[in-house]
Amino acid sequence: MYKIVLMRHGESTWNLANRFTGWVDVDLTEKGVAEAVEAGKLLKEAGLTFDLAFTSVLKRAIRTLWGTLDEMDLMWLPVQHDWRLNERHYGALQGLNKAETAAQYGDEQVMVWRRSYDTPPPELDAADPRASYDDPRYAALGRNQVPLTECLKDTVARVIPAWDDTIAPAIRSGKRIIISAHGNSLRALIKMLDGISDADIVGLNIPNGQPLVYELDADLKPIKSYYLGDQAAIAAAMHAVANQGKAK
Ligand SMILES: O=C(O)[C@@H](CO)OP(=O)(O)O
Repeated sequence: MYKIVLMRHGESTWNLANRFTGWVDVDLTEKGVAEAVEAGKLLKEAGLTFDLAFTSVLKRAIRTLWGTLDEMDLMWLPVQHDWRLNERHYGALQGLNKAETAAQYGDEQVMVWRRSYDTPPPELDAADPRASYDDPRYAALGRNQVPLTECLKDTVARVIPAWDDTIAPAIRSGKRIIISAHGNSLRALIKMLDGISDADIVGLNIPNGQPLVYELDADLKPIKSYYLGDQAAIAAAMHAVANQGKAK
């Protein structure tokens, strides 16, 4: 049996401001930093430790990992940064307030943009300075690999190869791993792991900074999964994430 840990980053400045974030590289709030440390405490209490970490190339996930590993006295751990674990690209919505967008376009439309499996938000213009073409962290990617928007299906199409190419082989080789990533890149991974349908994935929301343990069998199929920490607080946090896209 293998045990892996998935964790969404702690609260970011744009989580606090309720803005669509996607590939915008915003930092953690103080609360987000504290959540990362608290996650480290919970992991220690659960008797978990790691040999290898995976994260995205966005600082909210990286800094969360740092806070957690620091608390666990594991800052020496090898870390693989992979753009394929980045948050789902939110297209032209990036930077907009979610509740204001719902007031303008309606809760239903925003729900489709946030959670539908295969309808992407409106695309960024390729000439928009918010496009990531010139960002050095994506220099190795072809222009057609740098998204201008993504639906969850598009995110699945890059997260699963990251799992197959690097994460799954590491687990099979016996490495105990933690993945610090994002709400929607983790939804993509969990959809695959748990075999969740395109329709049911709409209802899955991931709270900030809470370690999610997956116990996997020899074929890397989940035996069970559970969040560490205060279950009522986690349920409330998931509910709050679901409601972020509603007009006030
Ligand atoms: O804005 C985003 O990038 C994501 C995660 O914060 O938001 P949502 O939960 O609305 O998909």
